[in-house]
Amino acid sequence: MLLEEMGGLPCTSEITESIEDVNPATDKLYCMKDDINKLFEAIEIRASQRGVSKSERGVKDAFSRSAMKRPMRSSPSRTSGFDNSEPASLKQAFRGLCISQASELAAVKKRSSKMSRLSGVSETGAVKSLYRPVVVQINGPEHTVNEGVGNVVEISLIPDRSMSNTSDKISELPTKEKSTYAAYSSHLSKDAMEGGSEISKISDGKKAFPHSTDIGAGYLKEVSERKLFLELPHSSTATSANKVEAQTVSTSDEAPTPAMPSDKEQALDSDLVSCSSTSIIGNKVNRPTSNSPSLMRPVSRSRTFVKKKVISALSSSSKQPNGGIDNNLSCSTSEIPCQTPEYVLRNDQKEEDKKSSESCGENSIEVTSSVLESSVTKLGSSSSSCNRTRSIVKKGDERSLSREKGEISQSSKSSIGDYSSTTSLSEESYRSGSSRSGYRPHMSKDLRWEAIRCVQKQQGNISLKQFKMLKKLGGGDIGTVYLSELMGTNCLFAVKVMDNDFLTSRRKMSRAQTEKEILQILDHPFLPTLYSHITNDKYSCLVMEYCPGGDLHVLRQKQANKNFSEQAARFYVAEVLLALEYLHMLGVIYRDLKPENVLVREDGHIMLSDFDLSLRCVVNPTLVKSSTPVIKPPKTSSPCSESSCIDPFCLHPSWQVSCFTPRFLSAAAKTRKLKADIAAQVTPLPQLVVEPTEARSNSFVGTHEYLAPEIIKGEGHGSAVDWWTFGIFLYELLYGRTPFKGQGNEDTLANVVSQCLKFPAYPVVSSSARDLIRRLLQKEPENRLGAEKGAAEIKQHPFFEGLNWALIRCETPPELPRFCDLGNVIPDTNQQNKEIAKSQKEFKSIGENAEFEMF
Ligand SMILES: Nc1ncnc2c1ncn2[C@@H]1O[C@H](COP(=O)(O)OP(=O)(O)OP(=O)(O)O)[C@@H](O)[C@H]1O
Repeated sequence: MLLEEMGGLPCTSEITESIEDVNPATDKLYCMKDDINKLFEAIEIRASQRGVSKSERGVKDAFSRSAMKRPMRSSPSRTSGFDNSEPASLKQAFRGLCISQASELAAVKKRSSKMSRLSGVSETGAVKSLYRPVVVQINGPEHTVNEGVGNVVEISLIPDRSMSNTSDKISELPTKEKSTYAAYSSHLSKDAMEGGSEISKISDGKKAFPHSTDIGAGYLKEVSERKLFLELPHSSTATSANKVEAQTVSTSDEAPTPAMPSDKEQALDSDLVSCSSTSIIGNKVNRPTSNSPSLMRPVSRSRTFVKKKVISALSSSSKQPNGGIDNNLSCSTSEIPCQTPEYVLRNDQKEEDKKSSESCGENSIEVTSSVLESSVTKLGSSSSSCNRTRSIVKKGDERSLSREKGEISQSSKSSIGDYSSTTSLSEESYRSGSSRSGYRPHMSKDLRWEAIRCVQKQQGNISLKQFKMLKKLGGGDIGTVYLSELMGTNCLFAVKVMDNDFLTSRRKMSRAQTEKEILQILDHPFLPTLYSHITNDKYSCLVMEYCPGGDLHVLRQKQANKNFSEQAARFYVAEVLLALEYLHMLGVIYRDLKPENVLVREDGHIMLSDFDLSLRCVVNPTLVKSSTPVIKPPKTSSPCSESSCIDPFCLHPSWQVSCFTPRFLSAAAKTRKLKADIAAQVTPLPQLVVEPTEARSNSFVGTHEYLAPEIIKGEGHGSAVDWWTFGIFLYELLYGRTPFKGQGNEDTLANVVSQCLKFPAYPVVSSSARDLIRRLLQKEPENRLGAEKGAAEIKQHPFFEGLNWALIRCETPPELPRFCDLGNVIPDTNQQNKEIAKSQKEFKSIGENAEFEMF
């Protein structure tokens, strides 16, 4: 049967000048840059210069620090503007805020250069559509500041689509007392594991889920409803610094009002109180036998995934509205997704838009031959992309034999899902994260969207019947994933099928719900795109982006000595770091990082998958100045320290570049020294802190070898657990094994808590890599790199020196997937043939009445 197999601080986004993060030579970003400039020009700033005493300054500093954690709403009276003596700093801060968006847009533009002229949406427009900033002063006139004191600015960004007025479903979650490691051990001995999703708790003690229908347009949009605090760096010219609150007001239309969860869904969710169990013996889980249909019976897999889950949380479900289609992304008259022109388009945009806004039914699409011709031409690249993927599948078929013969990596790592307590979740925090059809900027030109829309228009709706199952990719704890082709389009998808009865009986419905809700809000190149979701009484199906390159666990096994080179490891962990940073910005703590969950795309870049163990929580984006500038005292030994220095190029006394002392440094060393000198002298830029600082959970979730000590000890954990797992992940990629693995799971857990970190002598790993691992694998979360300022802290580590974060997705990956990873697409035995045939039959039966929801 089908389901048998299923089984502190704030983070920062570094605010940097676009010069640093964006290559000026890359004209693709100029649009973006100009647009951001315009954005800041739109911020009206009004002078309000006031003095503050020294003692007040101290208070102010402390206040500013606290502002790192949560926004302050200090003034009832807000004005529409304020004066800022340092507009550049504010601009820099916003630039940093936008940098991921800029990166995505740059890559989108690159990827779709041939298509871009067909699109009516420019990057500039995309940015403009996100925000219209309004800066509001929140300080009362009694607040006075002295010269030189950092300005603190609170900024609220409201997305272009106003927040949904949906009445989110809210439920109470009982708080479970902290468990101890000893308690966990005894718990383990019972072999009782329960599945379920963790529900976050909003500050008033309730938990909420996003139900609005507007999918976020990237993290900017996601964080846009939250307050930002800016502490503007002081400058010598600044004479005042007022605490102000700036509010960015949206301009665009409102998001559609989402439907409330159906009674059935509510009933399902109400069943999620008690727990199911999955026993763990060593590294293996004895999965309970499901009563679900045989669709998900075990088939050969490339590796073993064993997960144990414990749940003590309620979940509320959300119902997505039936697929309203984003007109902007509706089937373009000038674009046909695939070469096979089974769906004919009419070159009438207005009519199509009109139809898009209506029901999805009865669309008969026509296109003139000339349009079709040009469309096919323009879609050459995309078609080839589709076809390439298909050829990949065929290659995989051919090579599957070798895989079946033993080139199969076995991962002994199993994820644990023991949900025992909650964290904070703002009701508002997910309103902007809900879906709107295809409104995902970085994938807006993706042909799979077009394919789905075209089929929907042609057929009236999309059902699973329109997907042809090609192979079973694997089964997880809550569902089975199939590689499927949307028939007639050459477009491949990964369809995750979950049996509702199974989920309910195993108390895993809320985990599925969590995964769906997180997938819905994602819009990032290193995270999966969710194209559609089936709402059916019997099945829940997620139609996701397909990743043909296998996962990093399999890829690592194929490396010489089963470990990656340092350069390759750096690439993969850097992309994972960006994905984690983005997730944190959305208020998602991932909690299950491991090579098995890092998939490799066709282009060799990564995709982080599997979100059913993730924690959703509150995140309060905060812009803070990182620290006061450090002014080095002039070196007495340096000739430049002398006021008598007459060298016109000597920047005495601030710059520690000697004008007389000969330095025999390499060019690179000189550059490094210059950078270091400048960094020491220049006022630090503010940093965007966007990490769920208030999040605390006592849930026991993760994978044994990757569990952070605070999770094992039951001390409560927050976003720092992702930096611990990040350290383990880097270690494993470099050394080919995890650092604390013991004989069994309990040994492993004990090692994690008490054993010192050791590095093997072989392979030889650079000191910077070891230093980074050491800083990440601090047992105390507060000492851990990233715990205070999140991903930005980690990005600045020397291990990543020279990495262009903004353009990493344009870099050449260490290697392209070897498509034998696809494995058993074509079975090489009669038995497998039968299994595939049966799976296809079952897959078909699932789709009989299943209707898709568009996102
Ligand atoms: N988008 C995708 N493209 C390619 N393969 C995928 C995709 N999503 C999942 N898979 C593969 O399908 C298999 C099952 O994935 P799934 O996420 O359901 O299970 P899992 O990783 O064990 O997690 P969980 O048990 O928590 O659901 C895994 O082997 C995974 O690599």
